[in-house]
Amino acid sequence: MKDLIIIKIGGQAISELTDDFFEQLAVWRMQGKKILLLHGGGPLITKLCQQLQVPVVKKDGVRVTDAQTLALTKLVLLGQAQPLLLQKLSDHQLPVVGLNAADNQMLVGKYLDQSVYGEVGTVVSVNQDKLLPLLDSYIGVLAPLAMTPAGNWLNVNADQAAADVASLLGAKKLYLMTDVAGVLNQHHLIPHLTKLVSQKLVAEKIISSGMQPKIKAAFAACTAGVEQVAITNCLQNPGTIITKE
Ligand SMILES: Nc1ncnc2c1ncn2[C@@H]1O[C@H](COP(=O)(O)OP(=O)(O)O)[C@@H](O)[C@H]1O
Ligand SMILES: CC(=O)N[C@@H](CCC(=O)OP(=O)(O)O)C(=O)O
Repeated sequence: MKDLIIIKIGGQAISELTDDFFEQLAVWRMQGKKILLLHGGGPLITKLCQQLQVPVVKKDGVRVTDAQTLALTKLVLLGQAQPLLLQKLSDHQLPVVGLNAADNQMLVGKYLDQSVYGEVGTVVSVNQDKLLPLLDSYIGVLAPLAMTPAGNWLNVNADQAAADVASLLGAKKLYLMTDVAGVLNQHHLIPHLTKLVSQKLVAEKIISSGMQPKIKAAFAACTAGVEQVAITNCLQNPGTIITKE
């Protein structure tokens, strides 16, 4: 879908959004683009778990999620992170609609590997018939949670969710907005990143922690045909562009 732009906003990045961000969204809306935001909330989930003395376990940047962690994750994503982002967009006079997996089977998921990650999944289908007409009038804001056909909630890494949704909807552009200017090597921005180079940087531990699922998601979207995939902290700066070759 050539007019669809998907933007993932990391939990940290939500509280650091500047006027440029909202101005760019307004410009795209005036140009008739459809905009869908996928929000994170990782730092808030970790904070609540720590306050309640629930262990925080991550594997390659993905939260290992037991039933208790899943309950807290839903609480934070749907009760804190999403309302915060919706309020900021509304404050900038942008029309918004908050969405999650429980609305009309919006995001159907499957388990990633239950024996390793617990209640964690990926998105396998999107209710396009319900979603796309909404995006004619509103900026959609989706939480990174999916539901299995049997009705079990799944925690989905927000980068993965954004890449899955962008791939399934055939989006033209995917921006993974985070708290750093892009992928860095010794503090220098890497303007273009290929899969081969990224694998080398992961092996050398130059790419680590939360950047790992981001890179994986970015290449998956690129391979699935999303034309432009960027990791950045600002919609006006290209950051790191993900390239196939
Ligand atoms: N090579 C790298 N370049 C940039 N950031 C990196 C790199 N390796 C690890 N990181 C870490 O990844 C973080 C971004 O991932 P994450 O904290 O999960 O953000 P988000 O919440 O936006 O998804 C950066 O703040 C940085 O600490
Ligand atoms: C399975 C998994 O890792 N889910 C993530 C979902 C939120 C997220 O990805 O938020 P950020 O983008 O702010 O990191 C988590 O529980 O932290």
